[in-house]
Amino acid sequence: MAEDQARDALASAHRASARALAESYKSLAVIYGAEMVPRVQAARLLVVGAGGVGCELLKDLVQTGFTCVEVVDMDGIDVSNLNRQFLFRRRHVGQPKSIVAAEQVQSMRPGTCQVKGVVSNVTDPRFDVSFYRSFTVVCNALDNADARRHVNRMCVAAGVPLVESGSTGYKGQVDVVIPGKTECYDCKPKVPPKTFAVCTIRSTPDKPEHCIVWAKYLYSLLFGPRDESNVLTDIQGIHESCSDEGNHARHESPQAYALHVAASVFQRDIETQISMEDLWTRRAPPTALDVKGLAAKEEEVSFGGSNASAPRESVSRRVDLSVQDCWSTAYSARVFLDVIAFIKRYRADKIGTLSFDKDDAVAMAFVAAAANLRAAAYGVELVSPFKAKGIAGNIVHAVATTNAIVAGLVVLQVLRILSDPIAYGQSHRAAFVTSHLTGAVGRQFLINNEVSKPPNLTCVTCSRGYAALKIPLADYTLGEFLTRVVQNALCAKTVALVLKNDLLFDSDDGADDVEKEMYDANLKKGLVELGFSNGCILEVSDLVLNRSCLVCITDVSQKEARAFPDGFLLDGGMKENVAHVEANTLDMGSSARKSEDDAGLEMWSGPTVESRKHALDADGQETEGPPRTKRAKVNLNDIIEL
Ligand SMILES: Nc1ncnc2c1ncn2[C@@H]1O[C@H](COP(=O)(O)OP(=O)(O)OP(=O)(O)O)[C@@H](O)[C@H]1O
Ligand SMILES: [Zn+2]
Repeated sequence: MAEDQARDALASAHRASARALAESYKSLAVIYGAEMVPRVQAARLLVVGAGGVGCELLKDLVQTGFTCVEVVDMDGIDVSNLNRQFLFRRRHVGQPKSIVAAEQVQSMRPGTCQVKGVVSNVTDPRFDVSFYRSFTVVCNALDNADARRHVNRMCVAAGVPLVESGSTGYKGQVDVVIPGKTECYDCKPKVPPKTFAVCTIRSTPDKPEHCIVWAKYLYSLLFGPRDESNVLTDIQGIHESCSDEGNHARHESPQAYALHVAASVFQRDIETQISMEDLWTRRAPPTALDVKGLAAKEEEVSFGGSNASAPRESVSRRVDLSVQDCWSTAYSARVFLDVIAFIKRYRADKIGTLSFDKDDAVAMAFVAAAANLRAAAYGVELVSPFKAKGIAGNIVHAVATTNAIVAGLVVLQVLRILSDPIAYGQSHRAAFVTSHLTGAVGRQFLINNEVSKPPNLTCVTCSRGYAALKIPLADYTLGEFLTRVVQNALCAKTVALVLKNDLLFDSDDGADDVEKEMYDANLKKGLVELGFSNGCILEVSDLVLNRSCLVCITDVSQKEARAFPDGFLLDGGMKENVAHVEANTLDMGSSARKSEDDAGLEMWSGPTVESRKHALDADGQETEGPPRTKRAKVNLNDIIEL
């Protein structure tokens, strides 16, 4: 009985969802034209990343009427994801993001769409060129440059359009890579990370950031590996505090050691700085601090948190790093002394190897306290530990609304690609979500766009030839491979073959006897023995004709290979080399938050002057030139310009 009811409920949900889908196709036809409906229905989409942007995107795609979506994510759901990744609930914590996200969006349209979740790192070789070629469009919703660069290269190799996206706080960006037609991810320059002058950090801080950078240096100096380039190595007496040899501090109690450090950095060093009169002609000199006296006003503290591996000290009050109020100078002094004593007592075996980790409550307590004391000495604004963590970890807190806007823009880009991929390759626009209105007064917008450039000829990704090769690896020696695939099929005669950074063969005359012997030996070895595997990429360079190619290899069975006239199937070829530039380590920002550990720190760019010329009003109409009248059917070019 209950089973029947459940079945009825499911059938009715299917009917309702099919009706809703039909409705959404009706809207799609009205908005984008009837010809778009079959394209949306037939499209196969790959979404990489099921985090902040990914969750929004999957929901949007299914609600737009896409029926076939695959999502790859390597991570599990963390409780900290729940505030912005709305497909996840508390009961899902610990489960794989891709599987839960796929189930959740599939249940929004039961029986009408196929959403498949795959738990894996996208760089896994099983996602080879043929895998990418099986999709109409790939959408990145990632949070790191390495994965973005990898997917970008695979899409360029496979010739599949890629929609790239990212968000950082209130800023967002959505871009499109149409291989061979537009710039790819590697074509664009990297935004250099923020840097500070050494003398500002060492002697004249005037912002909380300067004090926090200083505190991180102090942490490394006291507890990290010896590093002569640390800007604080010249603090008088600090070497006795942190060095192992001839160090009387070793015999001190942890508390005495902490007082020793505090006196070095907040008293003697500041007195030395004050004595450099030239520094203070145009700014107020700092004031030395009596850290011991300040700390005496507060009761002892202890340290908890996920990474505080050592036992907690008994009596004391636990340090709370999530507070949004600033610690007083006295409390900072207390924390500073107690955290040093804590590390000295409970992490003694790690001293000399530690590196700052924003997620380590002990390290973060040290930096927050030290930075506040430094700020107090120099008359700089104090910051809360919460804010200090954001600055120290270079964290930009995620904004769910930005993710939602970015995901919506990704869908619009996908629709534009489906509408006319060739024309789109010539006129595509990147979309930027800005944190504040930009443009001239009266023409200010939060979402701007910029026409994309053609591929950069010196880009290490765009300037290469690509080929997909299906071959039974076990059947070939390198010699047979060289003759049949490289020389006959790719027409490359004088070649160098590089696999995973290993030069396997080089027919250049310049090789010495030992190298020649190794190359001859390699020619007799089987491909598998030499490290070829399914999904590997071989770099082939023709040294005489100055051409090169990345061969993306799929290992096939002998049975499958018999169907190919040559015993293997090669698709693609060599391309003339242009001087390569190093791959740019550009990052677009996380869909959630960015940490300093990631390769890039900033969004790759904001809209330029050119894009502002194309800024649009809220109705999606360009504001440069004469105003356009509204049309009944909306042009997709205008939609993406919204
Ligand atoms: N190489 C990769 N392969 C597969 N998935 C990846 C890869 N790199 C990143 N991801 C996924 O991309 C998603 C990015 O989402 P988001 O930026 O919201 O980060 P998050 O990890 O969910 O949040 P937070 O960083 O705050 O914990 C994550 O779910 C992450 O697991
Ligand atoms: Zn490129």
